[in-house]
Amino acid sequence: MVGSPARSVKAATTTSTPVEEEAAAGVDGGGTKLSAWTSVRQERWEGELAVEGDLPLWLNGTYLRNGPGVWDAGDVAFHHLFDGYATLVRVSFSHGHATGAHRQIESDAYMAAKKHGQPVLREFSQCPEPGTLLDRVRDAVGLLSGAALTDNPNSAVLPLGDGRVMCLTETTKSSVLIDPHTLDTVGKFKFTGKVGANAMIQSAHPIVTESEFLTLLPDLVRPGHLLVRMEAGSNERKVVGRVDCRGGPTPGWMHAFAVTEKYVVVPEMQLRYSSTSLLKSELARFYAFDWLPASGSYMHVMCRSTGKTVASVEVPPFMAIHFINAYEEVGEEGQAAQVIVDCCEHYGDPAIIETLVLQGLRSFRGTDTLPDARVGRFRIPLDGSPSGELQTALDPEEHGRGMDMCNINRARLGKKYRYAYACGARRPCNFPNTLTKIDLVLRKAMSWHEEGAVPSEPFFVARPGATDEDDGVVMSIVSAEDGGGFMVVLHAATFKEIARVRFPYGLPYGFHGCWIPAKN
Ligand SMILES: CC(=O)/C=C/C=C(C)/C=C/C1=C(C)CCCC1(C)C
Ligand SMILES: CC(/C=C/C=O)=C\C=C\C=O
Ligand SMILES: [Fe+2]
Repeated sequence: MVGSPARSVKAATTTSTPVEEEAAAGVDGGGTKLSAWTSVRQERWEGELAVEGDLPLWLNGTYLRNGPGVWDAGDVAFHHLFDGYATLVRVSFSHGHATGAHRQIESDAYMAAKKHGQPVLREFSQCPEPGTLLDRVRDAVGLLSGAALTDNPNSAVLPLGDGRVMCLTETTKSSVLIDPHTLDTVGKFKFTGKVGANAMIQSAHPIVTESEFLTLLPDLVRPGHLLVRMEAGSNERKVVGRVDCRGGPTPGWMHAFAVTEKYVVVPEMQLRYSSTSLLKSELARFYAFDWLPASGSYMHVMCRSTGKTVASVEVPPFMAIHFINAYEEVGEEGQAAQVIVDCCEHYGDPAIIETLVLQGLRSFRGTDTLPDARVGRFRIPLDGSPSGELQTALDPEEHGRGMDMCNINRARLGKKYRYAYACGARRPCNFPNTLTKIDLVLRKAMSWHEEGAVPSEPFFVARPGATDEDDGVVMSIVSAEDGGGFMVVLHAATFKEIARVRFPYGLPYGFHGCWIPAKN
């Protein structure tokens, strides 16, 4: 970690005064009170949370959520949702009671921005001001080596199989370990093993199970993806295999990918990394990406154990940030005939990236501006056929034509499944504003919505001992219209609200969560 905090860090408190609450929420007195798109003003807070309704007594453990919670550095106001410095939120449940906390992750990027009063490293849409010629030469060298890219780990938080907890975004160096109780930044996760010098970029959504950590590393020099594996308890990444890209000149943006029990599905979208943007610290048409329709769209299927590519097909153009799940559909003789892959699909249109510009998010005046999205279902044949299909899994009107930030029952990962939870839309809106349960068998959806509120990704927690896929609860942290913030807990089967756990201030929007069960 570099530098030392320029702003004073408030000690954790167990109670807070209204002034502190207002400060934590970042209430600025102007316009809407919604805290979703406003920087949290306090580095950290910790205390009791008021529970309304009844929390299930079996719900014992900690929910953590990561996301961008500070969108400014000194006088520099950030432009895009993805730029914000990482803020961790914790809600811990014990026998019907709840405590909560939030804390800034002390990345080099965040600490240096505080020290210098401006961003020093390249964020998603934020390139530091070019200085002297010497600075520019240094920047170019820094960018070539990845040193000038951010390590701001604002996307996901993941419990590893050995109990360590990792936060990360799409630069490899952003992987940090945090303490799930104090939310302390423990330090950088030091990967060992030989994966090659090109591995600057990683998926923000590795697949983590009790036994392994699987991820994809885009190769920007020789366009392709490395599939790498790390055993639980180890820091050593081993290359399982490599797949070449079919379009060019760079790999498609790959925020997330999907797995089945046997395979890894590697998406290749026509929204491709811009090497000019990454090398020269300049913004491309879509910040770090270019939309290159002529480059085509593909899906590759690699064997999880051998790394061999078993299928590589051309598919219709798609725009997917998140994959919901994937599974193998077996042929008549028991062989895997095709792979089914579901994703939050934005109709092959990268416009959703522009929708996530902060100014637009902050200026909702009742006009419907959220681009349409659907549950896109790919069918990828494993018999050597050259192309795959992309269809709509259910009528998008079921979820208001909004669809992203998805989650499933983890026990169904890579297997045939029925239910997905995601954020959908109640229009007019400028951002997904419902929690939605999708039944992929009945092709129906149920939604939770509160006027003016912005819920973050719904997260499913199974009841211990459950056998039904939707036996459990769905939780989401909500920024309310009145500036408040709470976690809503829904009964997953009926999708009815059963409890609300209130923070004494409104929290900024966050991306992804995880669950750490309490030790018995
Ligand atoms: C969606 C989300 O949670 C975070 C997305 C972050 C992205 C796409 C970050 C991209 C990058 C940087 C922050 C620095 C430059 C490299 C690049 C990987 C594009
Ligand atoms: C907020 C978001 C992506 C976050 C990445 O983790 C996408 C929202 C899409 C809206 O439909
Ligand atoms: Fe994500």
